[in-house]
Amino acid sequence: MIRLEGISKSFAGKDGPVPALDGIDLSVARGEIFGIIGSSGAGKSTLVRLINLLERPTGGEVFVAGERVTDAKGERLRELRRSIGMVFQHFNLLSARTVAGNVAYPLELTGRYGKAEIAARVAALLARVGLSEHAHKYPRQLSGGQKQRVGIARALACEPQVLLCDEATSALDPQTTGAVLDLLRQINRDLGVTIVLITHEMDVIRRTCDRVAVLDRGRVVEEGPVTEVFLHPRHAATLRLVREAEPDGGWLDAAAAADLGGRTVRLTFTGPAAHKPILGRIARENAVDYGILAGRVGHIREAPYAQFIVSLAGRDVAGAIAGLRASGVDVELQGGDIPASPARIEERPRHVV
Ligand SMILES: Nc1ncnc2c1ncn2[C@@H]1O[C@H](COP(=O)(O)OP(=O)(O)OP(=O)(O)O)[C@@H](O)[C@H]1O
Repeated sequence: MIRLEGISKSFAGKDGPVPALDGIDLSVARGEIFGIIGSSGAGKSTLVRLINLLERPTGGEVFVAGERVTDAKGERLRELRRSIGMVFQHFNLLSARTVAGNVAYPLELTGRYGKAEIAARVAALLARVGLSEHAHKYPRQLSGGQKQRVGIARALACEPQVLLCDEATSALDPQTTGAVLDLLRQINRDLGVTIVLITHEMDVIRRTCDRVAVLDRGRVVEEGPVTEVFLHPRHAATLRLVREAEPDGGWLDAAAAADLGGRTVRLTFTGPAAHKPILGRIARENAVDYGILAGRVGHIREAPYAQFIVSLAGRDVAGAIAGLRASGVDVELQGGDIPASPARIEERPRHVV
């Protein structure tokens, strides 16, 4: 649905060009929820604004729905912008217009619809975002979550194929964030709209996205399915973002792992393995004792996961590791002497710089 090829972008600065993006290659499939995560200044906003050509790339090409749009102008550009809705962190609502008036605005701008049709479309959009009873209120009378629902309804007004969400939940409290993310997922499911969501919060990605790209200093440093990137972060920038989300979530540095005798493993249980009492059985079968050093359990979208750092000692540690792997548990050594199977790593469909 969206393809960025060799994108670079620099801005004019006092002392010459300031690079913001460098060599970005990204593809977003039709119908998926794709997350772009990075810390402040990584280039997320610039990247997302290149998709609807609010910014033009310095180099590279932008494709939307298979068509090259890098230098679209005039009616072609207006049409492209209508096919790509955008949701902003600070809502960007018109304060002098009511809720209904804000949602009607992009429809009025097209000049294509009569009053009755606009009213019918606005009513349907407000019903979709749960704001039918607030149609005649003004933005100042709404909570942050309600304002963002208006922003989403407005972004959907022209029936876009793509929804770009630029830190759409960053100004909201955690509970409201959850409700807005649920709404975005429902819209994705019901309407098949492709969603590109940029955020600095790993939790937003974990709850919402199918795939994620990690942006660091203008480059994509890691990309893949959210489960893979979240549970097995490889790049330092990704690890930092995951740790921010779960400060006590079960990370152990290599030195601490080695101190525990070289039998320290990170076990990741996903899918059916997350609910089975595998660890105790394998320990018994191999006459191995285990100590849980750290751990985290939760969900990635609807899928449960559990991840533990465990020290293993006893008769047949290698046998225990083989048994865990045979039971569908992902085992990674944390500075130990039993080699991890390289095949498992290569099987993972992802890209790390
Ligand atoms: N219009 C501009 N003029 C000059 N420099 C810019 C402009 N827009 C962005 N930049 C620079 O480009 C880099 C990337 O900025 P961008 O806003 O895309 O990052 P970000 O990841 O969205 O950060 P944040 O989360 O803080 O908004 C930064 O160094 C920023 O200062």
